[in-house]
Amino acid sequence: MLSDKMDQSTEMTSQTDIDSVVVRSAAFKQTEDLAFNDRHLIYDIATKAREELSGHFQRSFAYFTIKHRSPMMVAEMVSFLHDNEPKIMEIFGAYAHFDLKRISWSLQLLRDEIKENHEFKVFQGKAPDSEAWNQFIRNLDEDRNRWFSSVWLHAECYLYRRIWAIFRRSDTLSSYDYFAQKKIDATTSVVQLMSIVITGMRGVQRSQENFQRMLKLALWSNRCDLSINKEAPSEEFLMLMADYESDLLVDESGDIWRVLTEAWDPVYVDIVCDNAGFELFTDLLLAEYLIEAGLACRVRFHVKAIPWFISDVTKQDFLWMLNFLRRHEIAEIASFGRRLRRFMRNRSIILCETCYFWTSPHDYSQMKNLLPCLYVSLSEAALVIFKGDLNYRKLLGDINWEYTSPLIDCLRGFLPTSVCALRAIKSDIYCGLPTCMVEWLTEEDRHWMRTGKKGVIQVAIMHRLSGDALVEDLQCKHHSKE
Ligand SMILES: O=P(O)(O)OC[C@H]1O[C@](O)(CO)[C@@H](O)[C@@H]1O
Repeated sequence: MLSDKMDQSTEMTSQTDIDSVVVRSAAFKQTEDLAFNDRHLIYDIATKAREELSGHFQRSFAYFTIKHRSPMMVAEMVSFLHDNEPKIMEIFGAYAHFDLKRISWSLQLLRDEIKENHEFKVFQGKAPDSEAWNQFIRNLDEDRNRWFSSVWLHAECYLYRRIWAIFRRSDTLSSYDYFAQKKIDATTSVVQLMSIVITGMRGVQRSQENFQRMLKLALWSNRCDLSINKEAPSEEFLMLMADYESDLLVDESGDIWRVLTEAWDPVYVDIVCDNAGFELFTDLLLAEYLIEAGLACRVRFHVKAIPWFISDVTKQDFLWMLNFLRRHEIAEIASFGRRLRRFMRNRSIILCETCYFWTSPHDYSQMKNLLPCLYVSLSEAALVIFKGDLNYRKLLGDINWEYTSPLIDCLRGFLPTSVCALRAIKSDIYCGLPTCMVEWLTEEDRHWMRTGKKGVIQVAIMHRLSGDALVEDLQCKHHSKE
């Protein structure tokens, strides 16, 4: 009995000891964090109005990402490489073992650089985009060239470019897409859903209602990326779309229908892709619909030049998806794949040449100056559809606009043609929302903007006459430079 009591009291004492150690170490961590924030000018405030998002504002998703999400993503990569080493060596040979060791070590150093808020370094080596990146880094102001003090967009793009540089330097793994397996798994896990969606959407006639439905499918598929929402979409996706209506904060799909039906022939639509997997599948479905319904005679896809934000589509992913669909054992999927191949062959669908602008740190308002040929090429389309959260941030220049500001103002001159955004909201940056909406949503859920649950379909319309003049003007400028 006595010994029982003694055991209990020892247990209680040791539990109290543990609690007090936990409290002390939490307090120590907090003091350390405060000192770090002090040293690196990180302020305990929300992002200021009309300023660029940055880790420098502690009460922002940018800070949370740089402090937690990005280092965690790098750490997850290291364990992925470790777990998959035998498989990687099988494909790339035994020497890959040494490359993997060096790569993991470099990734850990990169993680430390983020955590310690180091300065951005220029890139060594001669990749096609190195010079442009280095020029960009050298031109950054001193208070804008570190992880927490830079514009968030710059820091996040720089992170993925650094990861690519680490692999590129290796002998055996320079062309290895370290995110490919995740993208493939994400695709194969939704095969049943793909087949349901193809059957559900097959042969839908040209009508405004069907077009808007297709657009919404392409929007909600943006909920599925591998950085925020790792879960596969439900097989009831098509049915659930009716419930998603209340999550659609702005729906300008009717205006987009008018842009296309009033456009002059030949009508091109460009899609600036976001994620591979289910999202790419729905983008291809939208392309098929646009062509078959006679709303466009050509759909051009823009993809990333390097592995990007985990699940973004590269050329390799795009081609992989086409083969995967065409060779699939489920008849509906295979015949969709064959239709896509026909469209690729007769150039109704085009995969645009790899362009490093999409993986540069620049926002889209800079395209006209930095890459006028891309701007001019987009202007040939009646509509450019930008998919996803990151594209949205690049459209808005990662600026914390007043959330009621019209999209067209936030584009700051980027209007090669009518610009449409299909975005599931995954970060704290918005425009074109009704008054009071952000306050209401925040009252309900403080972090609603990080979940990808809410979405917008927005468009900034370019009225063609002035647009043609602009394109001519740009073409003249471009030629006179040559
Ligand atoms: O795939 P999307 O829609 O661009 O969204 C993913 C991205 O959204 C963000 O969480 C916020 O913009 C990025 O950090 C993230 O990688």
